Amino acid sequence: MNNFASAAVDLVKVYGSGDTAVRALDGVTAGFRPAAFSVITGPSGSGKSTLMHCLAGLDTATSGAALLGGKDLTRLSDHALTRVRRDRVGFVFQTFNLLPALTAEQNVLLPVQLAGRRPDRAWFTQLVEVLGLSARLTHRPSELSGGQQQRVALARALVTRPEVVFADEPTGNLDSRSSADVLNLLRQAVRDFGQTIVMVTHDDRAASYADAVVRMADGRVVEAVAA
Ligand SMILES: Nc1ncnc2c1ncn2[C@@H]1O[C@H](COP(=O)(O)OP(=O)(O)OP(=O)(O)O)[C@@H](O)[C@H]1O
Repeated sequence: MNNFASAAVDLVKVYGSGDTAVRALDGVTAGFRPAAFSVITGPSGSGKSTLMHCLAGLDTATSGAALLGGKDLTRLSDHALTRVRRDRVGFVFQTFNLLPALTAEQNVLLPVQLAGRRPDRAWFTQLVEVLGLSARLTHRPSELSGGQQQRVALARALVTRPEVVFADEPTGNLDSRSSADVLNLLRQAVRDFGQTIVMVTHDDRAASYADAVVRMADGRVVEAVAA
């Protein structure tokens, strides 16, 4: 599993205890290749988001390993996990999660600022051009369409060149045209920048953009296909 950018090894996640315990992940083993666009798919409640959250250091597992660049996140302290989330991964969510008081530019640069780093202006300019945001940088989220807001969120996820971008239903709140737009941009980030992307979706159309698909049901992997 060491040559994967991100991987789960016999990962188990149990929520609650006793009679009400839910086994959200029931021994999941799956690997996600570097510089590839991978999708985790499956019906509602199958454990997709739980798997992604464990892989991204947003949630802790009950047992098993969640590897990022070959290192097991389940062995890290809370403090170390916070650093992993800040420095090594990027996130895109269904609800965009932009800060309403900040402009598009300030939102994109926020992770760089939080990490106390100096922005790489050439990379920033390239990103906003590729994502079609150059003319929108001074706008606040409320002045942008859903598709534009998600492109800002994507730029924010890519700006630190993270090892893995994790996207949770990034097209869930978008119309079909904006969805296709965002999916094409995710593909482009993989192709042109060598970005590794792991996306959760229950939408088969979204899954068709991927290089590899892991299908889940009842907390288990039922199919793993590489294109
Ligand atoms: N915080 C929690 N506490 C208790 N149970 C939870 C919690 N989070 C998720 N679950 C349960 O774990 C199982 C897997 O949930 P998960 O959200 O990972 O599924 P999913 O495939 O992402 O679903 P969806 O497509 O609806 O988002 C479900 O039965 C869910 O109810």
